[in-house]
Amino acid sequence: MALLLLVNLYLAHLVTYYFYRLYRLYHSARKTGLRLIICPLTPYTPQWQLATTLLGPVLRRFRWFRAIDWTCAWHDDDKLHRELGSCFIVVSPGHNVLCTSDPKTIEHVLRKWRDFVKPDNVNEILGTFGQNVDTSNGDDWTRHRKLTAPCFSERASTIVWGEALQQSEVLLAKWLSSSNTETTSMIKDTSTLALNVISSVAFENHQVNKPTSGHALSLRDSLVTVMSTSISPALEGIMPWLKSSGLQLLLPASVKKLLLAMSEFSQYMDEIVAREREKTAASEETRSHLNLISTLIRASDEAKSNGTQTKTRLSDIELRGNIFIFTVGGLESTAITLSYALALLAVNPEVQSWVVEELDEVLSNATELEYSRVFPMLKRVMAVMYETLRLYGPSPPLPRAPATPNLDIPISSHNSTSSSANSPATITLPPNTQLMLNSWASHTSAAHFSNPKLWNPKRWIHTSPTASSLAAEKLMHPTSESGFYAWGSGPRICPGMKFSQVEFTAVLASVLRRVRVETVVDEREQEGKREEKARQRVLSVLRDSCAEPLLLHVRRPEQLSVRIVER
Ligand code: HEM
Repeated sequence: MALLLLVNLYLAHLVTYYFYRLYRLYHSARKTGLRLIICPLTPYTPQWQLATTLLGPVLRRFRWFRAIDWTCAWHDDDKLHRELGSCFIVVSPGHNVLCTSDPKTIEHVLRKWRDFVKPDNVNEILGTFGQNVDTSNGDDWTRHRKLTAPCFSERASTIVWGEALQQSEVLLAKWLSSSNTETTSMIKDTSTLALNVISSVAFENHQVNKPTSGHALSLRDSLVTVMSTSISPALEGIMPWLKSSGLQLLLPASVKKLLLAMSEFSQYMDEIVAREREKTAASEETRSHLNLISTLIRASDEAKSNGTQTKTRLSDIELRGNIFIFTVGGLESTAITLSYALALLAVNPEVQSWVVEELDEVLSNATELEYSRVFPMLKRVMAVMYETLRLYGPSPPLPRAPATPNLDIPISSHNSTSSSANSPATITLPPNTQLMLNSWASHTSAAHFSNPKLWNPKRWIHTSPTASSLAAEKLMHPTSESGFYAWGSGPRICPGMKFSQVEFTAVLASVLRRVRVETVVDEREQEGKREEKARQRVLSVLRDSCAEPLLLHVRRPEQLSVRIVER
């Protein structure tokens, strides 16, 4: 009886505490004057992840879930923001989340990188193999950013360009040697291409698809498996214990595969660091031949040998963390953008012809595609990349948390529920409030882009009414002030931005120079409607995209069927 009473008292305490916290956070959020949504679960906690895994389809019916869940946020475009304002707050019992698509707010938060830091509870997967430039904050971030910066030089861009051209030839050879012009492996093929490029540029490992000596998995398989789930970081923490306790035998096959992939990937990275150090010691590489990883190791080791404190260099675990983040950034984001772009070009043949017109003019007499001459001239190709990233950018809403209490942030005046004439231009961030900077909503807002839902690369090209030549066309580079954040903004803007632009341009130019990418028309369908149905089939596969565990991608890649036809 006494035990029952105690249990009841404890449960009553939990319920009271839950509502007390919810009320306190609601009360402080109300003072901002922003519109509020009550969320019964605290976002990004293990309970949230569990609920999403078990009850995802049910939860997706609720607005509080849609506001926070990344896949829903992409599907909803700027719908919620049109209803609730470009800033609104999701109030939950653990903490609040201020969701914003307002360029004024986003720009301020990204510029003030010391005030608004990356929270630990989001994107944990990126820190699986050690702290790195993406997961660090404050002085640690300055150290990581400084030591990783030499990896992204113009010399590196030239290497990326050459390697991307070479890998495109391999891809084309595969496509053109097939007896069937129809393929369902385009997404896999672009991913292999991007992995080959990053492997070669980063660690001169051309054998990414086959296990190298002493390995059970290939580098590619171990990376893809690690990135396929959000539980990798949790497993990394308990891996030594799992190994020693013999519990592995009881684990399900999928978890065992994940553990193997994590251990294999760690081993690959340790081998790379050791190999690069050996080469440096033997002075095998001159500075002009350094690859991305040896550049990183050398920059870090030089800081050490200059007699500076350990805190100015990177530890071996941090080196591993940074190699991982480069591989993920270099592989996934670029591959995803390439595959969306190729599919969208198949759906929009007139845009493809428009791009090919530029390629034919720029590359007509070129035997060699020199980076410094050709890359700046392919403006229409870059326009395709910008437009694809605007609507299908792989990066989820950027998370930030205030480093100190009571920080002010600017907001557009229409956000306030009080009379708009007297609305404040800044608000003080309520205690315990994280931020979710939603670039997908910003990219699809009519306030920033005309006809925002239409994929139209031509919007990035300015044509002079007096000049008719393609050379006179001007590429309108996207700016964060205008609401474009595909690569982030401010001091923490993606350091691989140029790397990805160069790779994307080299691949698209090589591919479209030789082949046309088309939708697959079904001859059995009614004449006159076949083409449209073929377009809709591709678009529906693209629309069925998801952002779990991290980056936006097509959920059923094998269903994306296109035709590759030699020009
Ligand atoms: C289309 C391709 C890419 C897109 C859309 C993209 C997008 C982004 C975005 C939005 C951020 C900012 C995250 C934040 O502020 O929270 C970021 C950061 C980062 N990206 Fe990329 N990225 C791409 C390619 C790459 C490549 C090729 C690499 C490396 C080889 C790379 C490495 C990084 C790193 C290391 C950071 C962290 C920077 C820091 O916090 O200082 N990314 N990326």
